[in-house]
Amino acid sequence: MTLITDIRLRRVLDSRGNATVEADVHTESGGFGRGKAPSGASTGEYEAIELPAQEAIANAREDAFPRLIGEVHAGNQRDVDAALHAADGTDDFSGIGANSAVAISMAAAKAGADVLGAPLFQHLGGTFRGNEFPTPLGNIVGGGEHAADATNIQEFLSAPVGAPSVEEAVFANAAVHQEVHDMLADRGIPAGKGDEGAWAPSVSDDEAFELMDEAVSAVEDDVGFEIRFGLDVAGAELYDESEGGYVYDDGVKSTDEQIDYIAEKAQEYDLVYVEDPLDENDYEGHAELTERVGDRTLVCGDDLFVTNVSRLGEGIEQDAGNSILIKPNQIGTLSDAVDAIELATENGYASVVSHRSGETEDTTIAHLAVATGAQFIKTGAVGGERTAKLNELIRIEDNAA
Ligand SMILES: C=C(OP(=O)(O)O)C(=O)O
Ligand SMILES: [Mg+2]
Repeated sequence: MTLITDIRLRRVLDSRGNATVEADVHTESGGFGRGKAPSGASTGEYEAIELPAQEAIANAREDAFPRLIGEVHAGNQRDVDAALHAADGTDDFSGIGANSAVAISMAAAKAGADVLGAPLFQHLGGTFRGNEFPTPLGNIVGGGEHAADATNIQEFLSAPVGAPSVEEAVFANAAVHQEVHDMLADRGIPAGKGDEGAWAPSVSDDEAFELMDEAVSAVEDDVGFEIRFGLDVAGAELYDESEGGYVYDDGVKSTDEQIDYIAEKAQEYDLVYVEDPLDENDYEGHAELTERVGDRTLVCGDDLFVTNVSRLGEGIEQDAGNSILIKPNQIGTLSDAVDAIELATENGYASVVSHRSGETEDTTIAHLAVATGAQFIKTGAVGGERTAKLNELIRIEDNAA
């Protein structure tokens, strides 16, 4: 029933106006699924390779179609993803492009769900999923690679950890976003938005910490449940070996100073979450910081682990971090992403399913987070390509009620 009978690949726009890959998968019994690849700006050195969209499409047509069309059932995700690996023939998807691979992988999953008549999260995670929901991390203020002339730290993230429902959590993050807008307006600080819809004012990192602290407290008072906040430092983007460490507007911090700085901020603001606090090659530094703050703070590896089981395995061995960011396009297929989540779960690491800075209206990650029982999802606070996922989470929750 779910035998793949046709695949179409096309170039479509992402949220930055760049070309990305869209895949349509059709099955024998009329099932249909569509997936779109997202794209990073602060990409990790060890990520799967995204090819220019047209090249990824041409290569996948030539190499992947013969292994998929008439050969593989969309309902069997492992077979689909194994065929993509076999067609690619490399260990980083540089053959057909991780963008073609992830678009086809997600489209096939949706086609499989369509034939079953089941929601995607249930097809991926089983019938007992759908009652637990991830806490959304909302990007409120930021800079780094996502906005020029703004903070050095890439993302300041609101985390409504006490919210009684996804719906209330999503609205709390939007309220924090609005609160920061009003605070900036009161102070006469102009602010555009970065790639993920976060405010990108020209303020220091210290000012951004204060803004977040105040905004989160104000909204917490309004909604009556606990909201904490966290960071994506994107440490690899700040790290410059030739400069001797982490390059901030106000100077360079050595690795020891960076660990102290993040540990002090984690304590001062009771941060719930710190992603990529150090360079992507520094397992040892991540381990030291985790030892210092890990009882109250999730130390999450994004560029550090790149959704890759061998890099996560190395981290687990060294006690580096206590959570992993999950970006399907970083590794190329849903099966690989689920493998990383399973390894994390077995070892007590939390999973944070994540968007990319370049996004589309695709909602697969909302379903993946519910399907795998991920503790958090990071998919922005506002903006159409972000609200596509947030609103999908609200729908999944509503349908489960
Ligand atoms: C979402 C992120 O940004 P990008 O997609 O640019 O890697 C991130 O670093 O977590
Ligand atoms: Mg990151």
